Order: sequence, then C-alpha cells, then structure tokens
Amino acid sequence: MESKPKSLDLSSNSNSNSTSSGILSQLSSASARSPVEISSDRIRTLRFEEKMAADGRSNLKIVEGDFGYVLEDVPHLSDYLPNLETYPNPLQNNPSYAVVKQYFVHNDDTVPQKIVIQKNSPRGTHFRRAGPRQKVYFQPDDVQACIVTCGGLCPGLNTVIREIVCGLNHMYGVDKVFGIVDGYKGFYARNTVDLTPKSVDDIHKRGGTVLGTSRGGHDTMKIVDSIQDRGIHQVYIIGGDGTQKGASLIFEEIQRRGLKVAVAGIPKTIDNDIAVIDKSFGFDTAVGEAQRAINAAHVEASSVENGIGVVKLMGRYSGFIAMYATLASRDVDCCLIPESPFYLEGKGGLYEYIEKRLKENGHMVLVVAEGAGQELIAESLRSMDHQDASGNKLLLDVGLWLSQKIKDHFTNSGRMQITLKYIDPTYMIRAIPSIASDNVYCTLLAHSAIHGAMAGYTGFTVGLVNGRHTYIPFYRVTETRNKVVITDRMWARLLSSTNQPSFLSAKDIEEAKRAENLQKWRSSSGKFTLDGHHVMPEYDSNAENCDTENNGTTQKC
Ligand SMILES: Nc1ncnc2c1ncn2[C@@H]1O[C@H](COP(=O)(O)OP(=O)(O)O)[C@@H](O)[C@H]1O
Ligand SMILES: O=P(O)(O)OC[C@H]1O[C@](O)(COP(=O)(O)O)[C@@H](O)[C@@H]1O
Ligand SMILES: [Mg+2]
Repeated sequence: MESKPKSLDLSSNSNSNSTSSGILSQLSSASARSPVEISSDRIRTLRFEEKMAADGRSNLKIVEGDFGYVLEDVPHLSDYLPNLETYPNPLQNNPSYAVVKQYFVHNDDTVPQKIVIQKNSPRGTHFRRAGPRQKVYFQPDDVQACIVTCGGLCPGLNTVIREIVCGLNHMYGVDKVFGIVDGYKGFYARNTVDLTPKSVDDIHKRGGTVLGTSRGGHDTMKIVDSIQDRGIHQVYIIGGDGTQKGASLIFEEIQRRGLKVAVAGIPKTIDNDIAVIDKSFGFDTAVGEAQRAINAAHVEASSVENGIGVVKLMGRYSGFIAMYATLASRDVDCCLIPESPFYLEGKGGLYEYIEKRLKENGHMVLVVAEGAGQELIAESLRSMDHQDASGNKLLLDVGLWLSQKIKDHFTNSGRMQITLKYIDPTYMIRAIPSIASDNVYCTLLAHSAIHGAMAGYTGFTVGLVNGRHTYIPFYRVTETRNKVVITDRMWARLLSSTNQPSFLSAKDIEEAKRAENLQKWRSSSGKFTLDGHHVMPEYDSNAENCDTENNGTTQKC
C-alpha cells in the first residue's frame, strides 16, 4: 500500500468499445490527475460497457493491494471532471469539530467486508471509509443541495432529512437545501420546498417523511434535466433497493452530461434487506414496536382455551423483522419467513405442530412475515401476479389466509375448538418515529453522506459495514438482496427458541446451502475476466463453513 496514488477515468461517455489496451491507456493517463489519495501496488479497471452497464457496474473501480486486498471504490467527480478546484474543509475552523484530534479521515482508510478470517485467508474486499476529508470540492456558499425520499415508509426518514439539512448547515455552512416532494416524480412534477434548520427542527419526532414519497415515476432524463435546470450540486436520495437502482441511473446520466453534481444514497428499508450493510435504520424501531403486537397476541391467546395469536409482520422477501421480533419476544411458538418454505398437512407440518403446542401449553403465538408461504397461497387461491408502480410483487395476505386455514382445519372440521386472533400491525410499525438508537444511527448516516458529497465522491451509498461507516458503490447494494440464511446459526437459534419444526428435509438443506454459496460467489469481490466474465474470486468450495454469525445474512461470509 505504499506506491504512488492513482485514479481512473471511468466516465461513461468514453469509447464504449474499450479493449484492455484502451483501459490500460486510460489508466496511465488517469494516474497523472489523481485527487483521490489511494496508494496501491496495482490499479486495474476493467470496463465492459454493455455487461457492466447492465449490472450497474459501468463505474467499477477496483484497487488491488497486497495479500489479496481489494478495494471496491466509489466514483469521484474528478474521475470525469479533471482539474477541479479544491478548498480547505471548513470543519477545521469549526469550534466543535476542530478540537478533535485527527478529525479527518485518512484517504487510505478502508473497511473490510469480511472480518472473520483465517491465517492464510486473503485480505478480501474493502470499502472506502466514510468521513470528512481535508479538502472539499465545493465552496459552501455556492452549494445547492436537494433531498428526496422514495419507496415505502420507514421509521427514521425524517431524522435523516433533518440531519442532512442541519449537518450541511452546521458543519459546512451550506444553507441552500430544498426538498423534492413525493419521491422521484417530484423532480419534474412538483414544486420544491425550502428546508432550513428551523423548518426541520422537530421533524424527527414524527413518523413518515415530511417530503412525501412514492413508488414508480422514475424518469432518468426528466430527473436529470430538473437537476441541471435547478442548478443542483448535491443530490441526497433516501430509499431502498429500487431507489438506489434509480439513483445509480441518475448518477450515470449526470456523469454522461459531465455535470459537477454529487449523488449520495442513504439506504432505507424496514425489511433490512439491503445487501452489504450491517443493518438498516429503523429496523430496531420496527423490531421493538413488533413486540407490542406479539405481546397482545400472547395475552389474547393465553386468556382462552386453545387460543392462537397470529401476528403478521413486514418482510416482502426477507424475514428479518419476524426473526428478530421472535427472538426478542420469547413468547413466539412459531415464526414463518419467506426464506423457509413450510407446509401445513401431514407429518412435520404446521397443523401437527399447532396441535402439539395446544395440547402441551393450551395456547400458542405464531409470527408470519408477509412474504412467507406465497407459493402455498397461490396454490390454493387463484394466483394474482400483480405488481406495484415500482414493479414490486404485490403479495397475497398470508396472515388472513393462514388464520382461515387454521380455523378450517381445527374448529370448522370439528377436530378441536380453537380461538384465533389475527393481528396485523404492519403499517402501524412502519409509521412510528424512530427510537433513540436509530436516531443516532440516522445522524451518522446523514453526516457520512454529507462528508462524502463535499469531498467530491459520488455514485455511492453510505452504509455501516462491520460497525464502520463506509461508501459503497451503488451496484453492490442493488445486485443482491440480504436474506435470512436458514442454514446459519441465527436461524438455528430461532428454531431452538421456538422449538418449531424446520419444515426442511436433508435435500432442502443441501439445496439451501448450494443457493447460499451461489449468492456468496455472486456478491464476492467482483473480479472479472477481460471478456466480462467472473473469474472464481474468493469462492471457496468449503464456504459452508464460513462464519455468517454476524446477523444471519448472506453477506457476511
Ligand atoms: N430498477 C429501477 N430503476 C430505476 N428506478 C427504480 C427501479 N426500481 C425502482 N425504482 C424507483 O425507485 C423508487 C422506489 O422504489 P421502490 O421499489 O418502490 O421502493 P424502495 O426503494 O424502498 O425499494 C420508485 O420511484 C421507483 O420508480
Ligand atoms: O403498501 P406499500 O407502500 O406498497 O408497502 C408495502 C411494502 O413496503 C415494505 O415495508 C418495504 O418495501 P420497500 O423497502 O421496497 O419500500 C415491504 O415490507 C412491504 O411489502
Ligand atoms: Mg424495495
């Protein structure tokens, strides 16, 4: 890591038929104008316009170092706008921050994606550490920044908005910040609202988003036209996987037009399904609020003979809220998530387990994530292959369906008299303000985004990786989705806490492991052959033995 600094010209308006020699010439010319102090033994950029663009990887910046060190770096304005002026970071004169020794982050600081390693393991993938830099690429007086929130609600959205507005103002003296109303379509179909530290002062105490949100309506050209016409320099985009895909397209178009505009994503998902990051903001709030519904279900169920409480929680593709709420509660007898298929009838099925629990304990509580059992429902109901405006699959209501099936199986068939209460707290959970710990987390995410944009980074999502704030390239958070790994110890812990059947055969377990391995390989460090194909990077045929202990997601190993 001592050799001289280099940076890469990755602008998407360069020759789309780049060959490896074209790339090498880009590399040597780029090395002369590096604003980003990255030192490494080698820098390779492999740019395969079509495939990479399709993968959202057209701005791939891979820096390799010793012992298998790989930095998946984020784009920088100077990658496509050479000779940009820099300015001293105003934080060095800020009375609050200047007192802290080493307040600025070193340009070589990076954060490993995988922290559990063995003696001979390669150092693996790293992300750029977030934080303030000595030099900034914007003069605060000139900056116009905007904020937009997209997708479903999540506790903490208002906190992030507040902290971007206040952080820009208090740390950098930026006072021209405005809000885009109602999500992406607001860029071209709505007026903006001015945001000042005063106007956002207490919005963190409210649920929802004061800016409004929406699904659908992403029109890259119209959005970038609006950014250009309004003279915006920094765009802060708060949203989930769909939103970050949209943000990536906006960044690419901004780069194609050669605009000095930084695009920063702040990942939002109540489902906690965004890849790479440790945890999404609002998740702890959601898990905490879910306890109230589970408690109510438990009180109802335990107050009658053969009482069953069913609670539906959010989680379209990933059952994290259900899993954590179950583990936290200890009153839950069965947790059903999308990642773990289940069946109703016969030996080892749900009905058999319910009957056993009722006989043993007189009542039971069942938590079901909204995306669980969708294939089962589709089998028994006419399949509805509908989508929302963003293209997300519209789900059939598993809570209602399951409650009815259980009632039919036990009471209506005369097998056993049960009393079932179904609680659906999903939107109540999503609409509350964030708890204290999420507020602090939101503040740090907002600050990371601001520091990154001011330092000229762009096309990045901020995220916590192994407890450190980082800048992650967009493609990394959009190419896969975090899911509960049912062959991981966290799910085993859940099974042992509820004592529910796993609903899995040995064959299912083998298949789940194979799928998990494939997922790991896909999300591994992203080395490619020159024709754009992956070489097997850190793929390890023994990867089942990797430690996914962190939070039971596919991303940690
Ligand atoms: N693949 C995509 N490309 C561009 N924009 C997208 C894409 N997917 C979703 N979006 C836009 O992102 C916004 C939010 O997406 P959505 O999936 O509803 O929520 P979330 O961002 O929370 O996943 C919507 O305005 C939608 O049009
Ligand atoms: O009713 P809506 O707004 O479509 O929201 C429902 C969906 O929103 C979510 O809470 C989160 O989805 P996003 O992260 O894509 O916004 C899902 O769990 C749920 O299926
Ligand atoms: Mg989504």
